[in-house]
Amino acid sequence: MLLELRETTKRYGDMVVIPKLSLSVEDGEFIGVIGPNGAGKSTMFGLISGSARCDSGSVFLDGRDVTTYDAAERCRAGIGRTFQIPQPFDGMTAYENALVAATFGSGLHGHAAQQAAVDAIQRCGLEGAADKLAGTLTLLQRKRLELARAIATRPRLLLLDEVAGGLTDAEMQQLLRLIVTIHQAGVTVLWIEHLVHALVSAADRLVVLASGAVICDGDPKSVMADRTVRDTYLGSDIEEGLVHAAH
Ligand SMILES: Nc1ncnc2c1ncn2[C@@H]1O[C@H](COP(=O)(O)OP(=O)(O)OP(=O)(O)O)[C@@H](O)[C@H]1O
Repeated sequence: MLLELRETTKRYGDMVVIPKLSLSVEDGEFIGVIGPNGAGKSTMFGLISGSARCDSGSVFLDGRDVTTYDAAERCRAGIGRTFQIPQPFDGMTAYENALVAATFGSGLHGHAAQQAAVDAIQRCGLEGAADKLAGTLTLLQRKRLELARAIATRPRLLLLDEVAGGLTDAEMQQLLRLIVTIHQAGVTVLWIEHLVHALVSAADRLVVLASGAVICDGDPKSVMADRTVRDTYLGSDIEEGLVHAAH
């Protein structure tokens, strides 16, 4: 087991956003995470990555209790993540952004950190843009850089939070191919995305969250055919994806 959430609870004031959520992720899985707006998907990523703390429950990575680790410690332990809105240092080049991630995210130094940065830039298809300032990159390049920064930390588990937002269909396909390549290289992937058909085509497991609880978990086709899942999404922005995925 690579990741285990054991009855994790997260409250904001009086509001329980995640009530006693348990989830297990095996090494090598590619899991899509879906759910209505406000279901607690990003909060769950926060509990895994350490940017949010559990009010109760625990988080295990590869058998190690990382519940008390902060975000930087969890990153060095092997949990990488991207954010809904890419957050590069716009005044630094793409390569420098990857180098900062490699240095602070993986604990590598000197030549090893430089090599990890070069590697991440190449793997994410940014060789031609390595020397460009991040602030001048196209949206697709910024998404690639978001992935490169995460990969530069040498994660075993990669959390992708709506990384495809704002892309055209053709750009989305390019990003999807890149994410599949990263997974095939041995990185376990947990991916939140509203574009359900993309998840169904790539993931081998789909987890559906609603009100901070897992309401369905299984192979993508069965999950998409599940009556509770369909009822939960009826009339929501994800409905189109469900119809698409069912064909
Ligand atoms: N820092 C915070 N303070 C207070 N409430 C918060 C905070 N972060 C999230 N919430 C609330 O927690 C609930 C879950 O939010 P979260 O962003 O995890 O949902 P989500 O499933 O990722 O939604 P979306 O698909 O819209 O991104 C929402 O009701 C949200 O308003």
